[in-house]
Amino acid sequence: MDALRGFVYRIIYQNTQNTYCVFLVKDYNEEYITCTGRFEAPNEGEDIELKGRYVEHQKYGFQFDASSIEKLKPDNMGSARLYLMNLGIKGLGEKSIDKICDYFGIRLLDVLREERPEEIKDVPGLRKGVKEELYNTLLGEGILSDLNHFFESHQISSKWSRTVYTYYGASSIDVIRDNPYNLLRITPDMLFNTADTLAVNLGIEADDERRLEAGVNWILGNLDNQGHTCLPVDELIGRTYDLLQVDADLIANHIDSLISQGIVYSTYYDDILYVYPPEMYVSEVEGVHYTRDFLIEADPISLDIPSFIERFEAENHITFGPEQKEAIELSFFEKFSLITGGPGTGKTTIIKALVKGFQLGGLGRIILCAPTGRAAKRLTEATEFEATTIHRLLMPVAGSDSYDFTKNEDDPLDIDVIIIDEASMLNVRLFYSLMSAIPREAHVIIVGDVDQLPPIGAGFVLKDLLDSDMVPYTRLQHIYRQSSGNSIVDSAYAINRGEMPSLDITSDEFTFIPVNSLGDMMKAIIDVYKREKEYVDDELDIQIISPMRRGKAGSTTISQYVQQSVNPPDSYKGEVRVNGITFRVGDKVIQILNNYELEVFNGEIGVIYAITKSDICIRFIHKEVRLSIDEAHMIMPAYAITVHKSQGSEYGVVIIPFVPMYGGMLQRNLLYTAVTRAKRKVIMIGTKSSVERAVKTVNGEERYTLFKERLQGRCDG
Ligand SMILES: Nc1ncnc2c1ncn2[C@@H]1O[C@H](COP(=O)(O)OP(=O)(O)OP(=O)(O)O)[C@@H](O)[C@H]1O
Repeated sequence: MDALRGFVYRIIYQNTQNTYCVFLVKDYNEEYITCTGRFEAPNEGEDIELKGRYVEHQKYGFQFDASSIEKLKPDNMGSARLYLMNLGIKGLGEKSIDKICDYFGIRLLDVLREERPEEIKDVPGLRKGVKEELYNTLLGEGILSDLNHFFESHQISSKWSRTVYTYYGASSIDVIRDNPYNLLRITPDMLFNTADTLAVNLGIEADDERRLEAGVNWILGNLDNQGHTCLPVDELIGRTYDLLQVDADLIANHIDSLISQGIVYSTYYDDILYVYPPEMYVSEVEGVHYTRDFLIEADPISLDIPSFIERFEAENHITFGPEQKEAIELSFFEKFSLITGGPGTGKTTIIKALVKGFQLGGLGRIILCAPTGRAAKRLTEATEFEATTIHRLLMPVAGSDSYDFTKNEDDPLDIDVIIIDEASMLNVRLFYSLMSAIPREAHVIIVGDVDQLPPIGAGFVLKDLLDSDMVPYTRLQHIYRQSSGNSIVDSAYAINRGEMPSLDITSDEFTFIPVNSLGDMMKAIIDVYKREKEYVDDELDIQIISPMRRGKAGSTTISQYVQQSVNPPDSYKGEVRVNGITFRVGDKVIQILNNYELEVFNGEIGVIYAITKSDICIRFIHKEVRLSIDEAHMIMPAYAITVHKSQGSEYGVVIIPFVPMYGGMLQRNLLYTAVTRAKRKVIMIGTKSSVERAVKTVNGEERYTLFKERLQGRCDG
């Protein structure tokens, strides 16, 4: 390992999220060296020592790749002044620094070097607030530097230091030494193995209680990503065993003890014990409680329903079918009801009628909502009634857990009726949050297509509500949308029945382009995208939807190809490269994390209209935002997105690559979801055998949840 000492001449790039930074160091030979590292960027002007190695970067040439950084304490009065200035304390300007230097003289170097921040308190003439902040900062700098050493001495990146210090303050090292697995709680992107390696280094035994608890919590903590709210205890023991490799009986005993201490929750059903992380248990149990509270007839509304239906039919030149009428009537009669059906069965038309009907019936405080911005926009257009996203409706508490909302039982929504569309996307936690914010007097109408992909996150609320047979529902089966031979709707229903759509007949609505190689696929995608772009007013109306994100045929790679071809670099277009991804003016991008401050949420798609030195300016459907370059990790190029990300959104034209590389992702409900995203045209590019495989593959993935059983009263809680 090499070492490099010098002072930080300039910060070239810093990313606050994953603490990657690039900076220029002037070493003691007066040479400038570009340095990179995965830690918090130092301040310009600071003396530092880096450990790492010199590397030759393909594009940028000679660089120092640092694995650790240590801020050197000042060794002369000039650097001491700079050091104090760089602390960035408000009110600590030249004059205050003069006072500090006058008071300590040369002794200041010892105070800073030997980390004796308490002496700062003796400096006369400094404002109390400044003194306190300086004291705390110097104390923090000392602890941070100790933490850096601590981590590095155990071969762990010091990039975690700041988070640990923010969390545990002065006792950081003691807390981590006492239980290194605490790191997993506060640094969500740390892997179990990292904390485990530290634990081994610190002499913690394999069967130590702290390790057992961390292992069980780790398995339970990952359930949400896998769609489960709970695990049967044997499955939990098995998975924990695979992770920890210790005696299974020991794990079983430990799980018992965690349950009895109330650290994890459990429920018996059918002689099997299911174990839950607490937040999942609460969401499932309370989600069911709220639902039960609504399972009663509603007070009659002052509306002559049959004559209202007749009037609506006449005004809209349609005749509702019997099941559609039943859905409308149920929505008025019941407090909680459900409507499910495939594309074109009239769900949106019914919503439009319900809005009118409730308004005429005197229940005017109506909310239409959907899980995604695009779905809300489509609903607004189709019903001529403003719809919103569930997130905007519930108002997330900034900076907290993604299911922590301002609206809840204590501060409920001020509404008479709520209609929730695209409800296949509701996971247990979102459903619970939503139900807790709905006042008991309101009508709740849930609308969705249960054959779509299950939601991201735990549970499958729409399916469980239906399968429980406890909730009044209507299943719409008749298709009203005009269909001709090879249409989107016909293909979608064929896929859903497990039959092949007709791939040989090309129509305006549905085309299949066979390809034999990945190269052919990319070429065809680009040709089709360019061609279709000519026919739409808004490029957001064309979407490439791929079964997966990673890999040579994944949405990330496809996006890069399409970007190169349809939006190549040009001297007049601003662009910026962040973490290896190029963003260029004109690019289509998708938000991949919730940004509470700017109120742009996961899954929203927009177009970059300007890039400045510090910002990326994006036009989303509902608003324009300036995202700082530091926040660029919150967006991704979106020429292609995954089917999962496309849930709940519709597009005029959908291009679906479908090749053998997608392997296990070639599933029926995934293809059905992709095809049903299209309003006017589907263009599939791939191989027939891939379509065949998907049509035949019913996703057997079981989601562990007892939502349905609880609703049926078949298990406690
Ligand atoms: N009873 C009916 N008679 C005639 N046309 C109807 C009837 N119900 C709906 N439609 C028409 O069928 C088409 C599809 O209806 P709608 O958009 O409401 O269905 P949907 O279930 O919301 O479908 P998707 O989810 O695909 O949008 C629309 O053009 C609508 O006007």
